Amino acid sequence: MLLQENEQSLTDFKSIPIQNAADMPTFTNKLIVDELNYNKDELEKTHADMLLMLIDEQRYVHEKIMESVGSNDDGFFFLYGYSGIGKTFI
Ligand SMILES: Nc1ncnc2c1ncn2[C@@H]1O[C@H](COP(=O)(O)OP(=O)(O)OP(=O)(O)O)[C@@H](O)[C@H]1O
Repeated sequence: MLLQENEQSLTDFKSIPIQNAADMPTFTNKLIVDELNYNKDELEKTHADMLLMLIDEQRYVHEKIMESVGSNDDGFFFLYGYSGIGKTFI
């Protein structure tokens, strides 16, 4: 905004490297790549193991959430209850 008010742009400053838009698809952020590098096989096994452990109320909540995910209806869920009753576990 300061530059615009003075009718300038970053390209007026030759020492500042300008991002080439053509490079954008190949741009990778190591932190994001690492975070998205899930071990899907391990997660699938953990999910299956934990699913078997759910108590009835947790299973009900899980089913409602998965129904929403499966139907792409953009559901929004808020779990509330006493500390230690298994909200995070779900
Ligand atoms: N179905 C379950 N089978 C085995 N362990 C469970 C189950 N549900 C919860 N737990 C365990 O009980 C403990 C408390 O659960 P959790 O942390 O999910 O509670 P919380 O409701 O999220 O608590 P807080 O509100 O304090 O964060 C955890 O150690 C969790 O692994």
